[in-house]
Amino acid sequence: MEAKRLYQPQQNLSDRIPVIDLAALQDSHVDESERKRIIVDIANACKNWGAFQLVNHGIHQDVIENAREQARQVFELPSETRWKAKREQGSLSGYGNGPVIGDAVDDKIVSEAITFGYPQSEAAVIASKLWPNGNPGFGLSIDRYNADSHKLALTIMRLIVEGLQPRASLAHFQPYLTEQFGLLRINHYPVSNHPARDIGLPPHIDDTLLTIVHQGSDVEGLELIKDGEWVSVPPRRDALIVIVAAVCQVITNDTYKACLHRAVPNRNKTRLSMVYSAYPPVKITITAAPEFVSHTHPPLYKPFTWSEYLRGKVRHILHPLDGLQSEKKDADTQNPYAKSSGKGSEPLQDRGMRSEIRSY
Ligand SMILES: O=C(O)CCC(=O)C(=O)O
Ligand SMILES: [Fe+2]
Repeated sequence: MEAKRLYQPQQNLSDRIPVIDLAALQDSHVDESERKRIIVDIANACKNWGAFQLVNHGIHQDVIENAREQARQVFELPSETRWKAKREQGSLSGYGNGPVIGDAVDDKIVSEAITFGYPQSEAAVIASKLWPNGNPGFGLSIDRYNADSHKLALTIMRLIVEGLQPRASLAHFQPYLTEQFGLLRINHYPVSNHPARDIGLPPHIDDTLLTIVHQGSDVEGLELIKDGEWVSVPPRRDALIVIVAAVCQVITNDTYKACLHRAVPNRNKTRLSMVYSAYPPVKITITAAPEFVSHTHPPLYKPFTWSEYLRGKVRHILHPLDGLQSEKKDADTQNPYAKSSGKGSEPLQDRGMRSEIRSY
């Protein structure tokens, strides 16, 4: 079948964010030439944008809407009830500021989050804390969306690996294609009276392999850097936004760059985003694949394991090995995109933010 083409030739950068249509992959008989075309389109999107919108992705719209509806109810509960489901030390699941912000305290931040690990989401336990009288729909809806997102993340990862140039042997990437690990984060952004001053989520890159965002149908908020400009990603009910994250940058030795992005608050409407982060396997050494290393292009980043990262032993994944930058430098000044970022993208420390942004 004929897949829709990418890159509408329009002036507005928002309209030019690549839209990848996976319809051809949902057919019972997948046309190999269509599949190849999708792979090339994804490769171009990763290289040129570090992000793309994905339609006909295979996650049923009802699954998305049910999860959103259940998640929305969390943020309607009184604050003291929400805190009953607080994310405990060592757990991936629970209510809190969310790992992107970590324990950064800043009165300009207007967002909150609840997270669910995958495959151990603890969604039913969390539901019992939030709704002592029961809410079985909550765990079912969250777990279904979590599982479907996980499956989709593996599909996208495979398409990304197949599109890598130089042609990568699947051997190095095999563990990344089979891992069973991730995190679903639901971000809630209340209405802001000072949208120009307030921060939904500060500029950051995600530290994982890749991120899949559903931002709903009607409230803008997700922005990403393109050519030094902040570009707003148009909300689409039917679309998921895929964002290249730090581990992809490490294993491709900078062939694909993690995309710097942020969330801006809205003056009139609350906003809810569902964000699935695909984790790398816990034990393998995460390092550049041999295809992306040569005498003239040695590995740019220190090898590490995800387990070390989760235990806080590795703080800056994209800390270059070239000796030009010291450990003292901030996470965002090490991010090549941060330096070239345009309006509104002043370094975090200038915005009164803690510079260490972690996004596991
Ligand atoms: O709310 C959004 O659209 C983006 C959220 C995000 O970047 C994150 O949770 O890492
Ligand atoms: Fe993010």
